[in-house]
Amino acid sequence: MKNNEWQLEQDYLDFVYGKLLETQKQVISESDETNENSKDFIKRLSDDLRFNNDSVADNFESLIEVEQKNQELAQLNYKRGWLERQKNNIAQLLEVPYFAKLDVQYPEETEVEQFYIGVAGFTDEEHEQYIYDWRSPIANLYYANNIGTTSYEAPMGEVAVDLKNRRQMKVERNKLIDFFDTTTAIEDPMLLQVLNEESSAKLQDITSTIQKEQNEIIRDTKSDVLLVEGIAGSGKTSTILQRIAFLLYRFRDDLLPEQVLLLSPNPMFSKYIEEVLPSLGEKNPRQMTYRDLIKNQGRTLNIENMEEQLQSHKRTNSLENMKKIEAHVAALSVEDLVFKDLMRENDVVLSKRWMKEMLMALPEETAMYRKLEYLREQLSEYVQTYIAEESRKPYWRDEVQNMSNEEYKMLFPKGMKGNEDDNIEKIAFKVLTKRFQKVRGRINRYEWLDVESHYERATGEFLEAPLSLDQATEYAYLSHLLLRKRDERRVKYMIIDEVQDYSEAQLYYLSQLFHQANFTLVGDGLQSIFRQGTQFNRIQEIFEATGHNVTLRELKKSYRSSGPISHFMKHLAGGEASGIEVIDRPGKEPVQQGFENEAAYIAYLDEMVASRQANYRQVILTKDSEEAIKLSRALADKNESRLVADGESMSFSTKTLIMPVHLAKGLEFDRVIVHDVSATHYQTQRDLNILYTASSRAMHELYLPYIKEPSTFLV
Ligand SMILES: Nc1ncnc2c1ncn2[C@@H]1O[C@H](COP(=O)(O)OP(=O)(O)OP(=O)(O)O)[C@@H](O)[C@H]1O
Repeated sequence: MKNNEWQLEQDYLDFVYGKLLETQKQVISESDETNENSKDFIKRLSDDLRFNNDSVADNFESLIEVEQKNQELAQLNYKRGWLERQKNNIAQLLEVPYFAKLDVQYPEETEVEQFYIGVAGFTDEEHEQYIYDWRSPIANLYYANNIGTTSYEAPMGEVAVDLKNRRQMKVERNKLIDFFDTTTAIEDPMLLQVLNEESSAKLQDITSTIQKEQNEIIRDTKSDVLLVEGIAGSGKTSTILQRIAFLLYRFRDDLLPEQVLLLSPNPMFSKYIEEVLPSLGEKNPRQMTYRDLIKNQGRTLNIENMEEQLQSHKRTNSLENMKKIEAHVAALSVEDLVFKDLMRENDVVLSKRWMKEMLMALPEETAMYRKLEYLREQLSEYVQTYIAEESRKPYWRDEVQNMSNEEYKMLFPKGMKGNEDDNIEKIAFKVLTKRFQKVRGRINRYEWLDVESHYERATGEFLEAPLSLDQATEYAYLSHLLLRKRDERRVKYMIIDEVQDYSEAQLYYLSQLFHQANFTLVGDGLQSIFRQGTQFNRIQEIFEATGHNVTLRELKKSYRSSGPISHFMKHLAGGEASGIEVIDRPGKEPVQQGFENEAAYIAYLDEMVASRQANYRQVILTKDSEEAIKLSRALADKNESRLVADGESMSFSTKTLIMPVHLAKGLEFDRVIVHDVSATHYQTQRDLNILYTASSRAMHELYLPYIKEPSTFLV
């Protein structure tokens, strides 16, 4: 039976593969032709578009012509973009044409229809569809994994069907490697195959083996806020990346990658995930760390770094300061505003008093941020007028004549038309504009408003550098309420990984700043290693209080770690009560080994470093950077290991990495060694979270060596 089926599948694969090759040829030739046409078009453009200055009527005609040319160019560009996309899709499909097949019986039809699912869709010239995109409505049947009577949501509504068979397929180019039929909804042989592979330096897409619970998160288009609590390795990061690809496909007409903002835990992480979306034919979204976001918001603030944050006991009382800031801004009148004189070197350009008087003239009910915006415009205008008037004054004749050649050249590198006398005003204008450049910068950055003083008045606290991340957040919030400077309405989807590490103030700030955006928040309470973190029920409350509807989801299986490592993680998480489900993949038991003293322990680590197999990714994880630096110095062979003590210095080296756990967040390795899991070193709840986070980076092997007594978390 399988033989016959095998032949049928292989025949179909040959057929589709042939179609792909044929279409590839056509697309390439069409694309070459379009590129040539574009080049010609642009060449001709400059000749065609010489403005005719003879009469108004001619001018008008020229404008119409420009408009026509613009449209033609836009069409050409659109076509080029489309063909480029086609080319990429086909190239991808030629590697793996599809990975699944669905046999679907529609109610009123006699024949069973077959749908092949791949990383992209494929239709030939005659509009015959051979492969369906994994994000298309029908593909949901594959992921939802309900055999028999079921349904899927199509643009015209719910479609009831009978899913006769769901076939997972392993295909490489035009070769059928294997296939598995699922008649019950539980087995997943493809998944087990994939999970036994070795780790790679970059996260891979999971398109062909997305699990049901993950699929529900990926395809959710109903919730304002999707809050996902998932254990380590349960695919949270993979899921949000697949979700981004899904959203870009589903809303392709009005969602651009730059309207999606992904907040990532550390600078390293961006590199780790950078290949997933391109492998799905999508562009990466905007990506930054929370720290970068805050830095972009206000003036250049000196904020504590990640290491300082880890050690920091500076914390503000939940949302108290944020509320005080809101109350302060709400009650603010023009009299209360604190300004600074606008200075140029030691001269006052415009005084605080002038500023206040300008605002007094405005109707009281005008919103404060509008008043301040108005004032900024007035300041700019004042400076502009001053420069214009000043450059007409007679004293410039002498000044210009006394100018050296060098000064003159700096101002007008290409020289000037006409004689110097006629140009005095122009020269003066340029000199003054240059002199006032910094002042104009200060005006635009609102440096004349004393936000620091307002912060102190609002909260009763002083700003001392480096600011804690929370204080910087409060400051940024105050600036936002006063100035509404940055227009964040562009962001339609806000995706946050490791959400448990954000403080209440930070989450509140994000919920306010991106109020119009849809949020996807994923994290793991057990991996909370910053004191400032927030518990999941509070995260929910914070978003609900700001009027968002929150949908909760859980992911309870680790796809990263082998069975024995997952059992150990479950033990750390509190056993059965944690609800963790272990996929019992065979693997090596975690190794717990004690050493009498430090020297013996270091000798052991040296041995581990020396015995690393080629291509086996290995890491030693410490609690913080200081420990990592110390340990790296203590190891004998400096060539075989590599210290990573801050986010910038990290690169994907093949050596054994030594790094603090906060920088390993989100990453995974074949073999993990947790540094000194002894009783004195691992004792508090936070230590437990660190141990859990570190251990859960391991895919295949986990080592837990300790000096003298083991931590009670081990036994
Ligand atoms: N459905 C799946 N099919 C195949 N592999 C999967 C699947 N889901 C997750 N994985 C794999 O499991 C590993 C962990 O995934 P990921 O990093 O997304 O998890 P995470 O929940 O973000 O982990 P952590 O919280 O520990 O950083 C990755 O190697 C990923 O490819």
